Amino acid sequence: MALKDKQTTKNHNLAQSMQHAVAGLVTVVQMERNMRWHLLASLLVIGVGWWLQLTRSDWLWLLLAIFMVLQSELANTVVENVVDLLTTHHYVSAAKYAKDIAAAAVLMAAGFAIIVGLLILGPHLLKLF
Ligand SMILES: Nc1ncnc2c1ncn2[C@@H]1O[C@H](COP(=O)(O)OP(=O)(O)OP(=O)(O)O)[C@@H](O)[C@H]1O
Repeated sequence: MALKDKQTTKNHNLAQSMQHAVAGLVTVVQMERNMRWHLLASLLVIGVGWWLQLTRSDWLWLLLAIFMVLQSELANTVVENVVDLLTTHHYVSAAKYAKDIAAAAVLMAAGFAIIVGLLILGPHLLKLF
Protein backbone atom coordinates (compact mmCIF):
# COMPACT_ATOMS: atom_id res chain seq x y z
CA MET A 1 0.00 0.00 0.00
CA ALA A 2 1.57 3.34 -1.08
CA LEU A 3 1.64 5.92 1.71
CA LYS A 4 1.80 9.70 1.22
CA ASP A 5 3.35 10.20 4.68
CA LYS A 6 7.05 9.27 4.35
CA GLN A 7 8.14 10.52 7.81
CA THR A 8 10.87 8.37 9.42
CA THR A 9 11.97 10.77 12.17
CA LYS A 10 10.51 10.91 15.70
CA ASN A 11 7.11 12.52 16.19
CA HIS A 12 7.41 16.13 17.38
CA ASN A 13 4.35 16.29 19.63
CA LEU A 14 1.40 14.39 21.09
CA ALA A 15 -0.93 15.46 18.27
CA GLN A 16 1.42 13.98 15.66
CA SER A 17 1.76 10.73 17.69
CA MET A 18 -2.03 10.47 17.97
CA GLN A 19 -2.43 11.15 14.26
CA HIS A 20 -0.12 8.21 13.44
CA ALA A 21 -1.83 5.96 15.99
CA VAL A 22 -5.22 6.69 14.41
CA ALA A 23 -3.71 6.09 10.96
CA GLY A 24 -2.51 2.71 12.29
CA LEU A 25 -6.04 1.84 13.40
CA VAL A 26 -7.51 2.84 10.03
CA THR A 27 -4.81 0.82 8.22
CA VAL A 28 -5.40 -2.34 10.24
CA VAL A 29 -9.16 -2.14 9.59
CA GLN A 30 -8.51 -1.64 5.87
CA MET A 31 -5.87 -4.38 5.63
CA GLU A 32 -7.12 -7.11 7.95
CA ARG A 33 -10.35 -8.94 7.19
CA ASN A 34 -10.23 -10.61 10.62
CA MET A 35 -10.14 -7.19 12.31
CA ARG A 36 -13.32 -6.22 10.46
CA TRP A 37 -14.99 -9.43 11.70
CA HIS A 38 -13.83 -8.70 15.27
CA LEU A 39 -15.25 -5.17 15.05
CA LEU A 40 -18.54 -6.41 13.66
CA ALA A 41 -18.85 -9.04 16.42
CA SER A 42 -17.92 -6.42 19.04
CA LEU A 43 -20.58 -3.99 17.80
CA LEU A 44 -23.15 -6.80 17.81
CA VAL A 45 -22.29 -7.78 21.40
CA ILE A 46 -22.35 -4.12 22.52
CA GLY A 47 -25.75 -3.70 20.87
CA VAL A 48 -27.16 -6.81 22.57
CA GLY A 49 -25.63 -5.72 25.91
CA TRP A 50 -27.22 -2.28 25.57
CA TRP A 51 -30.58 -3.89 24.73
CA LEU A 52 -30.31 -6.23 27.76
CA GLN A 53 -29.33 -3.31 30.04
CA LEU A 54 -26.35 -5.14 31.53
CA THR A 55 -24.86 -4.23 34.89
CA ARG A 56 -21.64 -2.25 35.24
CA SER A 57 -19.60 -5.36 36.14
CA ASP A 58 -21.06 -7.27 33.17
CA TRP A 59 -19.95 -4.39 30.91
CA LEU A 60 -16.46 -4.45 32.41
CA TRP A 61 -16.03 -8.14 31.57
CA LEU A 62 -17.47 -7.76 28.07
CA LEU A 63 -15.34 -4.70 27.30
CA LEU A 64 -12.21 -6.42 28.68
CA ALA A 65 -12.88 -9.40 26.40
CA ILE A 66 -13.53 -7.15 23.38
CA PHE A 67 -10.38 -5.08 23.94
CA MET A 68 -8.25 -8.19 24.46
CA VAL A 69 -9.36 -9.52 21.06
CA LEU A 70 -8.74 -6.18 19.34
CA GLN A 71 -5.35 -5.71 21.04
CA SER A 72 -4.21 -9.22 20.15
CA GLU A 73 -5.28 -8.69 16.53
CA LEU A 74 -3.25 -5.45 16.47
CA ALA A 75 -0.21 -7.29 17.87
CA ASN A 76 -0.75 -10.13 15.36
CA THR A 77 -0.76 -7.61 12.50
CA VAL A 78 2.45 -6.04 13.81
CA VAL A 79 4.13 -9.49 13.88
CA GLU A 80 2.89 -10.30 10.35
CA ASN A 81 4.22 -7.03 8.95
CA VAL A 82 7.60 -7.25 10.69
CA VAL A 83 8.01 -10.87 9.60
CA ASP A 84 7.11 -9.98 5.99
CA LEU A 85 9.57 -7.08 6.14
CA LEU A 86 12.38 -9.34 7.39
CA THR A 87 11.71 -12.38 5.22
CA THR A 88 10.50 -10.60 2.07
CA HIS A 89 8.03 -13.49 1.81
CA HIS A 90 10.70 -16.23 1.69
CA TYR A 91 9.99 -19.34 3.77
CA VAL A 92 11.75 -19.17 7.17
CA SER A 93 10.88 -21.54 10.04
CA ALA A 94 11.21 -18.82 12.68
CA ALA A 95 8.85 -16.65 10.61
CA LYS A 96 6.28 -19.43 10.63
CA TYR A 97 6.63 -19.85 14.43
CA ALA A 98 6.29 -16.10 14.99
CA LYS A 99 3.19 -15.76 12.80
CA ASP A 100 1.53 -18.92 14.11
CA ILE A 101 2.17 -17.98 17.75
CA ALA A 102 0.85 -14.44 17.17
CA ALA A 103 -2.26 -15.98 15.61
CA ALA A 104 -2.54 -18.28 18.65
CA ALA A 105 -2.67 -15.18 20.87
CA VAL A 106 -5.72 -13.98 18.91
CA LEU A 107 -7.29 -17.43 19.22
CA MET A 108 -6.78 -17.39 23.01
CA ALA A 109 -8.35 -13.94 23.30
CA ALA A 110 -11.26 -14.94 21.06
CA GLY A 111 -11.82 -18.08 23.18
CA PHE A 112 -11.87 -15.93 26.33
CA ALA A 113 -14.33 -13.54 24.66
CA ILE A 114 -16.67 -16.39 23.69
CA ILE A 115 -16.64 -17.75 27.25
CA VAL A 116 -17.30 -14.29 28.74
CA GLY A 117 -20.04 -13.66 26.17
CA LEU A 118 -21.75 -16.97 26.92
CA LEU A 119 -21.52 -16.49 30.71
CA ILE A 120 -22.87 -12.93 30.61
CA LEU A 121 -25.30 -12.88 27.70
CA GLY A 122 -26.33 -16.57 27.83
CA PRO A 123 -28.55 -16.45 30.96
CA HIS A 124 -30.24 -13.21 29.80
CA LEU A 125 -30.95 -14.62 26.36
CA LEU A 126 -32.19 -17.97 27.74
CA LYS A 127 -34.78 -16.09 29.84
CA LEU A 128 -36.22 -14.60 26.66
CA PHE A 129 -37.07 -18.01 25.18
N1 LIG B 1 7.84 -16.05 5.60
C1 LIG B 1 7.19 -17.11 6.05
N2 LIG B 1 7.88 -18.22 6.39
C2 LIG B 1 7.24 -19.32 6.86
N3 LIG B 1 5.90 -19.43 7.01
C3 LIG B 1 5.16 -18.35 6.71
C4 LIG B 1 5.75 -17.14 6.22
N4 LIG B 1 4.75 -16.23 6.00
C5 LIG B 1 3.62 -16.85 6.35
N5 LIG B 1 3.85 -18.12 6.77
C6 LIG B 1 2.82 -19.10 7.21
O1 LIG B 1 1.62 -18.82 6.50
C7 LIG B 1 0.56 -18.48 7.41
C8 LIG B 1 -0.26 -17.37 6.80
O2 LIG B 1 0.57 -16.23 6.69
P1 LIG B 1 -0.02 -14.82 6.32
O3 LIG B 1 1.05 -13.80 6.37
O4 LIG B 1 -0.78 -14.93 5.04
O5 LIG B 1 -0.99 -14.60 7.50
P2 LIG B 1 -2.49 -14.10 7.40
O6 LIG B 1 -3.27 -14.96 6.49
O7 LIG B 1 -2.41 -12.66 7.12
O8 LIG B 1 -2.88 -14.41 8.90
P3 LIG B 1 -4.24 -14.03 9.64
O9 LIG B 1 -5.17 -15.15 9.26
O10 LIG B 1 -3.85 -14.02 11.09
O11 LIG B 1 -4.62 -12.69 9.11
C9 LIG B 1 1.27 -18.10 8.71
O12 LIG B 1 0.47 -18.34 9.84
C10 LIG B 1 2.50 -19.02 8.68
O13 LIG B 1 2.14 -20.31 9.14
